Amino acid sequence: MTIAPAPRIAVIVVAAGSGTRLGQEAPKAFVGIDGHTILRHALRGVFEAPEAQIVVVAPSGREGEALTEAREAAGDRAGQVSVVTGGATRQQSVAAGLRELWPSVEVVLVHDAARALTPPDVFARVIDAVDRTGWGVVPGLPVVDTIKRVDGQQVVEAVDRSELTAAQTPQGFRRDVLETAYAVASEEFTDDAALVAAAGHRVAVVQGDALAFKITTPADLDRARHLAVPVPPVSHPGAGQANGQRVGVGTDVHAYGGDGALWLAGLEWPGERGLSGHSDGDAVAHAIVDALLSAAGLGDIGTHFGTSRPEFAGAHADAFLARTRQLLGEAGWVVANVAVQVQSNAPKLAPRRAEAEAVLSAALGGAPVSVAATTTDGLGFAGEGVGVQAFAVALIQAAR
Ligand SMILES: Nc1ccn([C@@H]2O[C@H](COP(=O)(O)OP(=O)(O)OP(=O)(O)O)[C@@H](O)[C@H]2O)c(=O)n1
Ligand SMILES: C[C@](O)(CO)[C@H](O)COP(=O)(O)O
Repeated sequence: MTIAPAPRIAVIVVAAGSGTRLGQEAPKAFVGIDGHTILRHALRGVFEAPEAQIVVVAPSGREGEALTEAREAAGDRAGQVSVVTGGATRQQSVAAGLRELWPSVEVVLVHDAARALTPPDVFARVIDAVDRTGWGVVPGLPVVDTIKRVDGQQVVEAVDRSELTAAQTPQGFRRDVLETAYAVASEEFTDDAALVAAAGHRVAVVQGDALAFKITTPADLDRARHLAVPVPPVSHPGAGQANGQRVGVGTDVHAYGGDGALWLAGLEWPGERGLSGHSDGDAVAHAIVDALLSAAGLGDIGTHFGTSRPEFAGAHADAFLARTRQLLGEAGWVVANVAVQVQSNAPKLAPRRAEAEAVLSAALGGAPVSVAATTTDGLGFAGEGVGVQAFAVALIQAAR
């Protein structure tokens, strides 16, 4: 059995930021581009680059998800991957990654997961320049805007942009240079090149790439969604998604006995017995929520709408479905269609089927929803009129 040589190179992928400027609920690394996260796209480029130890620095509490993403990207190189917990600042996160390096590592690249579309040749250029010069190395792009120095709202002078470069990542360093620079750092820097230069080391610039832009704002995410190349399906059978689609399943049961009229399939049914529950008890809506979350791998209704969420107490289908659609959107998915069947003795759904389908579809941004109903011929709790159960299947597809 041949044992792979211990890697000379390491790439620290910093992915522990909160993504404040992106403004989404999930930490930025776990926001979806096309059904795959920003982190997964970043790791695609990292693993297409020259072979290295890969250290992913993840937000506290999200290490497991990061490891799953990293192992999926790594394929048969999963043994070269580790995940550590990041810190309050990017610099602290890099320091956490440095502590994870293997003894064999001589060259260290530090890369923003937020630069998710960085082509592998940028990594190669940075590594080559570190090897040739021994300096720190930054990929950069010419500045195309006129840059002005300001004092508040007042422009004080123009800056000669020919003397500037827009620094990107991965930034590369000899390991001893980076570690000694971090050991003496007494202030926060926005990138590692500045920290290394402050410690007295020289830094070179090599050609960056327009695709290595940092996903910082919602406009950057839109741009990435138009530019991203689909992540190839993982090698092991049954994993990944066929051409960017996934299916999910959901069920829900509610007993009669709730206050007020019945709410079911997004409609109010005056004169019918209400269903009990934290919300309005609409089993049809909740089964759809579970089917959508199941398809996207985002847990289930309890993950996002549990009784600890008072804003959903008494809430109706539209609130649940709109929020679920938003969660899928943040993860890079759009709803293709939903089918749901309810099993109950009442109400007679057929006369209002079209109305129910319209309400549910509207809450899902117009995605088709088909609603069916059946009795259980008197069998079980549904047949005995104790409660209602619903079964839903959802198809989602990667947002483009
Ligand atoms: N404490 C931090 C802060 C940032 N980063 C990482 O550093 C890279 C560049 O940071 P930035 O784009 O600013 O990400 P965020 O800090 O998440 O964004 P924001 O400033 O909008 O919150 C990102 O890949 C981010 O995940 C990190 O690992 N740990
Ligand atoms: C490291 C970096 O991407 C180089 O341009 C940039 O400094 C990160 O800045 P941020 O404010 O942490 O996004």
